[in-house]
Amino acid sequence: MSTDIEQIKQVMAEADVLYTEQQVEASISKVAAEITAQLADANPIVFCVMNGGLIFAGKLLSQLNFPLEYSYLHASRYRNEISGGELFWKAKPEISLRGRNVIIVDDILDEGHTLSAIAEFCRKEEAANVYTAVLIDKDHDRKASPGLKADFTGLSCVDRYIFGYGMDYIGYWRNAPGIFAVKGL
Ligand SMILES: O=P(O)(O)OC[C@H]1O[C@H](OP(=O)(O)OP(=O)(O)O)[C@H](O)[C@@H]1O
Ligand SMILES: Nc1nc2[nH]cnc2c(=O)[nH]1
Repeated sequence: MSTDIEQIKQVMAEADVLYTEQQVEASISKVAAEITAQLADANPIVFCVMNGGLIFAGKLLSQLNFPLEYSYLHASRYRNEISGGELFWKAKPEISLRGRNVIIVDDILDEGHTLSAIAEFCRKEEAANVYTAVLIDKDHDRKASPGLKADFTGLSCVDRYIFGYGMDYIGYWRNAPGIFAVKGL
């Protein structure tokens, strides 16, 4: 079935703005400063979690002014749906993680199953340390483990379905310049 583009446009038109582009950019700079303060001498590998992590990782990387390697991995629990299922690996890291400091960069920590599973994978691959960085943390009590947080967090948000800055609404609006909540969700 083809997507109703008019409905996709309507979702954007009716969405609530949670954070403007300016606010998101400021939060990315804050995370970059925190990572720099802690890991500038760590020779890390930074992994972007595709697809959602793309914009955050891209904007973050150019503000990390120290030696690092960059790569990507692709694991998805939502696969363009609005509720999560099993973690499905589409691309595992190709670089050896053994003995390395790893920074996993993703758009959102919602329940946290995705990030926890990826971090666990990196530990099994014998990474020396695994750090996590997310653009936004959703505030609710359904975390994969109680009190689960990323090591570096840009923003937090209410318990609604959000899109923009890499995050999709049924595959659309990852390009939205701000963070928005879908009306009624
Ligand atoms: O904290 P969780 O409840 O596990 O959810 C967070 C994950 O969900 C989204 O990925 P998704 O599986 O939708 O893939 P995508 O990156 O391609 O959008 C998002 O990018 C995170 O990786
Ligand atoms: N786009 C998007 N992806 C998610 N993955 C987990 N929670 C969310 C959310 O609120 N929005």
